[in-house]
Amino acid sequence: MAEIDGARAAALALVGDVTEHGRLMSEVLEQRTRALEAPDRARAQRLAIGTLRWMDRADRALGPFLRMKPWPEVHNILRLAIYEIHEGGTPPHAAVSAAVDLVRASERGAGQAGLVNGVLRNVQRADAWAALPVPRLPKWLRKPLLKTYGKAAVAGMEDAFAATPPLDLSVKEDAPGWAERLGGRVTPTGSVRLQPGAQVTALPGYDDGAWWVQDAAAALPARALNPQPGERILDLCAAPGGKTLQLAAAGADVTALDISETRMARVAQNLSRCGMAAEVVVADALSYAPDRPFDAVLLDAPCSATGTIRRHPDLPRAKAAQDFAPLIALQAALLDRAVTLTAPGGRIVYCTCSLLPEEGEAQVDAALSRHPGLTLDPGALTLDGIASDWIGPQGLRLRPDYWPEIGGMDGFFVAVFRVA
Ligand SMILES: C[S@@+](CC[C@H](N)C(=O)[O-])C[C@H]1O[C@@H](n2cnc3c(N)ncnc32)[C@H](O)[C@@H]1O
Repeated sequence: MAEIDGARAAALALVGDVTEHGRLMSEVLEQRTRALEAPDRARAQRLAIGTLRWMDRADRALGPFLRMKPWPEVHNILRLAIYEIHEGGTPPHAAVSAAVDLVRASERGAGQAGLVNGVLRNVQRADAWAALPVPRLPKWLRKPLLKTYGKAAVAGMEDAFAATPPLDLSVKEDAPGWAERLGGRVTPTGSVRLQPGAQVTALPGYDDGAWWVQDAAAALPARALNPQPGERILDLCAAPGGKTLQLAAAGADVTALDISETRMARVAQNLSRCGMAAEVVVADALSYAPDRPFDAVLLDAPCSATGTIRRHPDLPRAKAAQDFAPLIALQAALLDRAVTLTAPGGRIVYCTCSLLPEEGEAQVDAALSRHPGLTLDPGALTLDGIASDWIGPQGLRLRPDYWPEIGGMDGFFVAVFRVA
């Protein structure tokens, strides 16, 4: 029997973890790729992400040649091979032969090598890939997005989700200088944007902590907070720390809090690499009780992360709408907590990397009705590079279909409150 390619086998296992067991890749990546050398680890991740990103189109390509649904593992072997052939740059004969090896080695598909070989050859002969639609989101997410944003916006989002996103950096200072040094460009909102594929830790400025990786949209909540030198600011859900770094870089006196000790270790590492300081607290925000309130609180609440599907195409395949009800309740409780932790006259920035209005606009409406002392500060959202029609009655709505000509942005929602 042919020797199985470790990276492909790991990619297949990762795809199965997502499609069969509802696991996010971030939860299983380390375990599935531990035994591989670094280049194979990266290849396994690339193959799994590509397969998940293109899965909907692969299923459309397979449809006419499958009389019944294959075993899940066999199905994923077919999807992986189709991705490799059409989008992954693998020569078709190599992808087909790797798929046959995988199926022969699999527990349940051993008798199905002929089927896999035949179906893949039929898909190639049909030559229909380029004419198939851009991968569609699963119904559980597509439906509410259509209702909220309409057909054209969702089509734009799906275009964005099909592309590998650029690499955005937030720099301590001199964005144009860093853009030139790194061969990138400055986005309209002031982030440095590089082509996808750069090895982050090998780039100039990484070791010196001159910048950190942060999507251009994710950089906007801390800008809307407008941190001032010496202000006491609480970053209430801080890990891995992109926004903490922005607040500290502005000279604020930052307390960074998160419930996760492991994720908080990354905040400490990021602060130390960038030569910045913050008080780091591992605690549940809901029971955190400091001696005095803060001038401002940034609440980047845990959420569905549906705005980040460009980077995490596993998410819509692993999750379903009902998974988010506890998070939506937690967001409201965290917002209530933020109100009690903010001094009179202070401000709260509430944000989520979600496209679902339940985690954005609706949370704002509900918070305003629960807290008569809260008001919105829409003026704080008029930042450089922000189009006025991105700002709605409740806050700033950022969408992956914005900036299509320069590589898009993550989906985010940002609101700025004032506390009476
Ligand atoms: C969206 S992430 C924060 C991202 C971060 N602000 C950044 O820019 O890098 C949400 C964070 O909330 C944390 N979290 C969830 N529940 C929490 C709670 N009850 N108290 C404090 N942190 C919590 C999670 O551990 C997670 O790190």
